[in-house]
Amino acid sequence: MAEIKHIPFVKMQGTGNDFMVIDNRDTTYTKAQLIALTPKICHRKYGVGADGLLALQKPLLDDTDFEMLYRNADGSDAGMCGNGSRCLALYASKQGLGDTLKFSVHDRVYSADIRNDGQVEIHFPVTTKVREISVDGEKMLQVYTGTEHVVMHVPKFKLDEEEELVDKGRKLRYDEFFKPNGTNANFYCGVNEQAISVQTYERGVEGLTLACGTGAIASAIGWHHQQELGYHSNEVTVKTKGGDLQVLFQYKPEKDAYTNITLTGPAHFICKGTYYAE
Ligand SMILES: N[C@H](CCC[C@H](N)C(=O)O)C(=O)O
Repeated sequence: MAEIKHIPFVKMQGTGNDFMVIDNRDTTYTKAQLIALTPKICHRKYGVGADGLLALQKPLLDDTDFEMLYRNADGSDAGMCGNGSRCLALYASKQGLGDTLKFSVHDRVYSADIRNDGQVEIHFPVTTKVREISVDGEKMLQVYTGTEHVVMHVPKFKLDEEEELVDKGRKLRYDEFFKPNGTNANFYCGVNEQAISVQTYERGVEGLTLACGTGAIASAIGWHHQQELGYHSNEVTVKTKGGDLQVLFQYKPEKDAYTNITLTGPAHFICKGTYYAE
């Protein structure tokens, strides 16, 4: 009989983007083991079920509190996960690491503030630009927010045509234009100057998720670009199926660039348990 390993986990969610969280500060598991585990534990029928896996790793860099390892549900890598980072920061703070935290994801250092009202703020060390592109004759915006995103403006009713969004998202995700990495695809409509509604097709989940933090940032920036607001600082409320996210950024007209990006939203514990890995 195969050996069964008992893996303690916590499950969390941020605006309905759900994650398996593993405390690996003692390096019980190698990164390769965590990567191999991800598609199994994240499977919604054969596993516990989640959009991705987060591991709290011991700090890799000076002046950081931890390293965040993130994998999409299928085990693939992603540059960053905004909602996941809010969940992992809350988890780390409950482990006694503090309410103001610094953590690395790949080679970038992010910071998190756990607010008294339960919201978690993540500060992104990313300065980005909007690239106007045309893929198969369709115009869209490409916005890198620590990971790859495209943003498309759609009429409001289209946001409810989920099968169509999945088809379109999947087509783009595998399109030649974005090879070899692929992309996440966001569909949004404006609610007002400072609010939008968004649906995101997530690479690595290969479907719509209830929310995507880095996609919310890309969409908020896309909306600012499309409206040609030109304001230096801006706050956009991003309405997702899973709840509201706040995106703050500064626009630098002289460089046509977006900087000082902050993502704020809720993070919640769902349960803890033991996964039996065969
Ligand atoms: N849900 C995540 C995004 C995961 C990114 C991933 N799907 C990719 O870039 O491959 C978020 O809240 O930002």
